[in-house]
Amino acid sequence: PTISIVVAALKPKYGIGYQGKMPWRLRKEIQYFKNVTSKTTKSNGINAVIMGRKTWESIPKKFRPLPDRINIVLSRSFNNETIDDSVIHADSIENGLKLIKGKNVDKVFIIGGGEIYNSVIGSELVDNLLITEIEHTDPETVPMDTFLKFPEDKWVKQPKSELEKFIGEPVDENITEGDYAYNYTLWTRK
Ligand SMILES: NC(=O)C1=CN([C@@H]2O[C@H](COP(=O)(O)OP(=O)(O)OC[C@H]3O[C@@H](n4cnc5c(N)ncnc54)[C@H](OP(=O)(O)O)[C@@H]3O)[C@@H](O)[C@H]2O)C=CC1
Ligand SMILES: CCc1nc(N)nc(N)c1C#CCc1cc(OC)cc(-c2ccc3c(c2)OCO3)c1
Repeated sequence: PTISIVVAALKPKYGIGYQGKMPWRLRKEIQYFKNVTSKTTKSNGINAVIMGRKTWESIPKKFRPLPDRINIVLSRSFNNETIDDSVIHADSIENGLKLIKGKNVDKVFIIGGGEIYNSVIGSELVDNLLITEIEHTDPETVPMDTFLKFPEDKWVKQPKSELEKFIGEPVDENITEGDYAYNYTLWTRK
């Protein structure tokens, strides 16, 4: 399956987190994340999301596992096992992918956090980057301690039409929520 990173990052430093949580709460962005990671065009298909143990723990209990998706959680202390129909524990992305063979998985999304993103962003494993590029009136005032190490020169930003083709529906642009303004983007490897 195609493997895509999906992340929301504050430019120019590509900050993504602070003290184990997201530095912002952007309602429409959460809706976009839910739509993009859940939508499948494959008949009886289902998508999978892969996340680090800390990101799993940071998702409010009532919202996890993320519904209508197979949730693969990574920890170096996990044995590779299928917990139930929608939760898999694995000690590497490769072993997690082995456990979803035969489950008619359509798209696979790496949904965080920093350690996981930065360990795969340079590898051939990832085909696409879906980055929500966030801007702020004064980004230096936004507390952040986790950053996406994004090698922009190795990736090329696709036109909005390509993003809409990948998602299978139109996307908004120049969304503003409070002091934040953001756009959804698709990047592919050069
Ligand atoms: N802006 C955004 O789009 C997003 C931001 N975030 C933010 O990211 C931050 C969390 O990121 P971070 O602290 O880096 O933690 P992660 O979510 O990346 O989880 C790190 C844990 O994942 C496990 N892990 C990491 N690498 C591997 C590996 N190669 N094999 C097996 N297990 C591995 C380890 O678990 P163990 O210690 O159990 O071995 C490690 O401690 C938070 O602030 C969160 O809000 C998260 C998602 C999206
Ligand atoms: C939803 C934010 C997001 N956007 C983008 N573009 N990429 C991502 N990988 C993510 C993410 C994520 C994981 C995550 C982390 C989190 O706290 C750190 C909370 C959620 C979350 C997931 C579903 C929710 C919800 C919050 O509120 C309502 O429903 C989801």
